Amino acid sequence: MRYAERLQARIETTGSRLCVGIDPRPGDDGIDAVPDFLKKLVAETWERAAAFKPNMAYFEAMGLRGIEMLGELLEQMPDEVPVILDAKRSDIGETQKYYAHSYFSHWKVDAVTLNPFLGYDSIEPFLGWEGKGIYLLAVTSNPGSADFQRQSLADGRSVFELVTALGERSLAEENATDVGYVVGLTNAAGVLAKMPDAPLLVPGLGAQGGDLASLAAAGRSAPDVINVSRGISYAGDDRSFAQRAADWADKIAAAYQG
Ligand SMILES: O=c1ccn([C@@H]2O[C@H](COP(=O)(O)O)[C@@H](O)[C@H]2O)c(=O)[nH]1
Repeated sequence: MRYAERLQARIETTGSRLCVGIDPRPGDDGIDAVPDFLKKLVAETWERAAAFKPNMAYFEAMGLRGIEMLGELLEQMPDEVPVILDAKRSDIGETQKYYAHSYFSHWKVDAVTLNPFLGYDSIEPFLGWEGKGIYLLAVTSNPGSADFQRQSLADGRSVFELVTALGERSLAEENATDVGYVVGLTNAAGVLAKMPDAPLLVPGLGAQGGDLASLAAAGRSAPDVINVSRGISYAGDDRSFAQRAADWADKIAAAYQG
């Protein structure tokens, strides 16, 4: 089964487009408390999760033990839930071959995020993998997305449309890997209408203050997932992870239903 089909099936089974972001920040209890935090987060949220998204940065920041924890986490993930590794890799094609091999052969992940700035040959090593997906950064959720991504070209297109053109090119070559895009909810206005019918990974809801109304208005039919990380793990209220995830999943579903 292709990655996008699997994700679509998961969205239909759960009625949820929530992607649960996994960004552990060791607090006063230190790194040793992280494995239990991760177990609890996954156990309490998986039933409402369309996908999980661990971000490499938070695991790398804990040193080699953090990398081990990510490996253990990926092994323990429920098989039903696709896992998107937020790695944002970017390098020359020769080196990308090794990243692709690492994530898709050794790490138990279904999709990874890539920075497309180095061009088509930098994403090619990720394209021949049956059942796998990549998400290219198109319009990120930070203010700096205005510096390059949302600039206009002389032909009237925006720079992020050069990114979607890479994905279209991969379709023409009938690759086994599905190509989707990252679109930050905070910067989605005027962007969604230009995005192809491909899976979107949409961060920016919750702590970053993105508004679901723009997605609802876009009337998209692709298997898009909306990420919430701090809004579930570190919301600072007395609700459980399960309650917060259910609340976000319901809000997202309501927005999609209009
Ligand atoms: O444009 C982007 C791309 C990736 N992210 C990542 O998503 C989560 C968001 O976390 P919150 O706590 O829900 O704000 C985090 O891992 C980011 O690195 C993004 O925010 N924007």
